Amino acid sequence: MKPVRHPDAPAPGDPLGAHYEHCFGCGPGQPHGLHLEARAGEGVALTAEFTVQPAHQGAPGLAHGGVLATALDETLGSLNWLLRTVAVTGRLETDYVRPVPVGTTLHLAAEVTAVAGRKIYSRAVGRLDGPDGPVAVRADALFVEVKVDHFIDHGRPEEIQAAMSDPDQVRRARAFEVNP
Ligand SMILES: CCCCCCCC(=O)SCCNC(=O)CCNC(=O)[C@H](O)C(C)(C)COP(=O)(O)OP(=O)(O)OC[C@H]1O[C@@H](n2cnc3c(N)ncnc32)[C@H](O)[C@@H]1OP(=O)(O)O
Repeated sequence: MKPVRHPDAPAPGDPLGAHYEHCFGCGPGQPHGLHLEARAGEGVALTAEFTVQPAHQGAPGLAHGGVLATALDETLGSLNWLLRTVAVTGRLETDYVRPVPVGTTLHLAAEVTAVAGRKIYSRAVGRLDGPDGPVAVRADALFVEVKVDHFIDHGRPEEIQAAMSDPDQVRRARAFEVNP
């Protein structure tokens, strides 16, 4: 089925912001995290940027492949915000096309391609030097819709308790609404 953008999804161009302070992908409270910043696009699509820091190296001066997969995962996961569906990554298939040097800003673009029951199919691409630059990484993913209980049942109680007792109502909801 064709994906449907939720009527309450952020407007095209709006920043999505971090969904959880301590998220390794987007949280401002993670000193070595990716600090990825995503913006809503048209339809069920978005763009994101991530600048590779020295803490993200694999080989000298180059981004670690797992970190690049994280950037793709985070970008793809952010799409669920446009569907307003709570979902987790079930499958992530990554193509590494070009090495990504430290200091580079990776320009990511992602879209949901189909929804079938609880399954959300999506793809993403990451480019160097700008939104139209050469392709460095690509991914296809399957996210699976879950209930909020997924996090409450499986997450470590300390963090679950802390997130649930956050006095900021919006932050409290966001920690569970989009993803872990
Ligand atoms: C802004 C937010 C950004 C966040 C970005 C980061 C996102 C993440 O990293 S999430 C964390 C990583 N992911 C996880 O921890 C998930 C761990 N896995 C699980 O909890 C479960 O396996 C889960 C929820 C994915 C599926 O389990 P369950 O709910 O029992 O569903 P299940 O019945 O097995 O599968 C549902 C459907 O998905 C399919 N499916 C599930 N996993 C896969 C897979 N790996 N490959 C292909 N299909 C799959 C099943 O075949 C089934 O299809 P159908 O409905 O056609 O029979």
